[in-house]
Amino acid sequence: MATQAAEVKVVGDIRPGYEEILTSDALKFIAELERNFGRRRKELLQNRHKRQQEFDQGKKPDFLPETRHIREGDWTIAPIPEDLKDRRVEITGPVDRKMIINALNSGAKMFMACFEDASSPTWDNMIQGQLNLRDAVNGTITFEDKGKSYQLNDETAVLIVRPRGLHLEEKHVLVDDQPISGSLFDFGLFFYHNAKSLIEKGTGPYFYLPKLESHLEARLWNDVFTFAQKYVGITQGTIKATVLIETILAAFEMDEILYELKEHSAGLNCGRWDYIFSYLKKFRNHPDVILPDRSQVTMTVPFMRAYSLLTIQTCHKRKAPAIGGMAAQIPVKNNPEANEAAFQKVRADKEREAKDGHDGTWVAHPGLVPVAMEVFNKEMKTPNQIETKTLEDLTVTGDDLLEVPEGDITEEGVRMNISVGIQYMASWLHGRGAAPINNLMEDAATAEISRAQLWQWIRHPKGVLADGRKVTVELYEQLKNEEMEKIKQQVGEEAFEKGRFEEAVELFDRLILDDQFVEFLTLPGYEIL
Ligand SMILES: CC(=O)SCCNC(=O)CCNC(=O)[C@H](O)C(C)(C)COP(=O)(O)OP(=O)(O)OC[C@H]1O[C@@H](n2cnc3c(N)ncnc32)[C@H](O)[C@@H]1OP(=O)(O)O
Ligand SMILES: O=CC(=O)O
Ligand SMILES: [Mg+2]
Repeated sequence: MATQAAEVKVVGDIRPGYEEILTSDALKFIAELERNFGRRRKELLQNRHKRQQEFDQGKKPDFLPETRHIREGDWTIAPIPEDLKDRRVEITGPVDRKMIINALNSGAKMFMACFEDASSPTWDNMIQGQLNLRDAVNGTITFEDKGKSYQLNDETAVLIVRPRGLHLEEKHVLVDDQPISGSLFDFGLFFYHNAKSLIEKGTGPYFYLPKLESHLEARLWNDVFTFAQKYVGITQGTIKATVLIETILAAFEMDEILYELKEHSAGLNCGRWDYIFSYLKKFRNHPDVILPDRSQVTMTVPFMRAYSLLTIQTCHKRKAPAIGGMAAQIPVKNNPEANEAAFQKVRADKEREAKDGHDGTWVAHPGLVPVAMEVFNKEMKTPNQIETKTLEDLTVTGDDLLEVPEGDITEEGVRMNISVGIQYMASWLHGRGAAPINNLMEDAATAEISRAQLWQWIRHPKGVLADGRKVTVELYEQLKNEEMEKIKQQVGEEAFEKGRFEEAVELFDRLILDDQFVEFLTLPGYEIL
């Protein structure tokens, strides 16, 4: 059904309740956002493209000479609100109704509700997500499932919302006949419906900003915030945003990103999975850059360690929180030994983060909140470590950020990337953007690594297995057929047929076999979602 509002056309189905989100006033606001900022978003995407062309010709990123004065200047971000001072454990998850309640009740300090990596952006997921969040903010959210009733506890986590990245569009809403930006759509609707209620409740409109590649993109977001606050009549600086440093290019512009957002900043976060993906993507045509098996690219390899320490140092110099990232392990059901091993991995990851100086961390599952909480309570006796872990003696150079890690590519690693990547794509096409696969949390960012590695290993002269075999299209095809057969056996013929696996394979093949590297798997995915 097509709905015509004053300045914007909704071409997605309007199910009962959707009209409460897609009100004419809210649509007018998001149309204003698109009209004011849509063109700049597209220009910034063009900039990404131009920079990629330079990297394809062998260039490497460096700290920007034109912003040296910002890096060397003496400034800090605006004071952070009381309820963002202690962020020791943040749970993340999709905007699913039950999970929102579970996450808010989980005992974590913060809940990042995700329209990005953890969500498959079907129209229904996006609008239901907005309805769910509105009900969560109002404290009225409830849910019934299998005889179990869900409602909010008296004490809940502070809500932070992650809108979609700048590259994504929402094709079900057209402004001047063009799809609206997914970022502006998610941000705009959440902000419009909830900013004032959040402020009345003593918190605020808080956001995570994903996949930024430059401080100019942070400037765009800052201008969006300034515009939005003026539009609804709330004090400038009420919005607070934490930027994910999850692209290799953003790592070279951390000071500048904080500076651009300084009235609205709530610090930075190490989005490790997209960061690895970005490293692969940006240098995909560099013959000296290659990554070993995904499982070997941990937070302790030099380039990842350099990046997380630099994030802490940069943030603390600017009095900003530096939040850690996501260990992929989740609880293992019916296997206490494997479960303990998973918990131990998460514990070690959180210990390293807390000891290094992060002010908080992410967990993917309520079962891991106590693990991370225990570690941070032990290692961090103050609400954050901004004043205590300044890492003044640390020096991280551009070369440190770019250092190619050592390690092996194995047949097991190739198989894992194929199997997990295709299973994830099938899940995503089914509308589930985060999935437990082989006892690990998989989402859009982890799947991006899997497909980017396969693309790279096939084309890179050093894409050679530890046993000497070159990774080729033929090897990919052979292992893919074997892995698909295994999945068919596991899930059964019928579930396989219904599971959109064939479309997932088709999509995955396109990502691997096309010489033109696809920028984000969600772009061709969205065409068939
Ligand atoms: C790279 C990045 O961007 S990381 C951030 C983005 N990714 C994410 O946020 C992923 C977050 N995690 C998840 O989505 C989930 O944990 C999954 C999909 C990996 C596994 O979910 P499930 O299969 O439901 O796990 P499981 O069966 O163990 O869940 C047990 C209970 O915990 C709940 N649960 C699990 N994970 C979460 C979560 N992250 N938030 C809230 N509740 C959760 C389930 O809803 C379930 O509740 P119930 O007992 O009331 O039915
Ligand atoms: O968004 C987080 C990441 O690791 O990617
Ligand atoms: Mg990410």
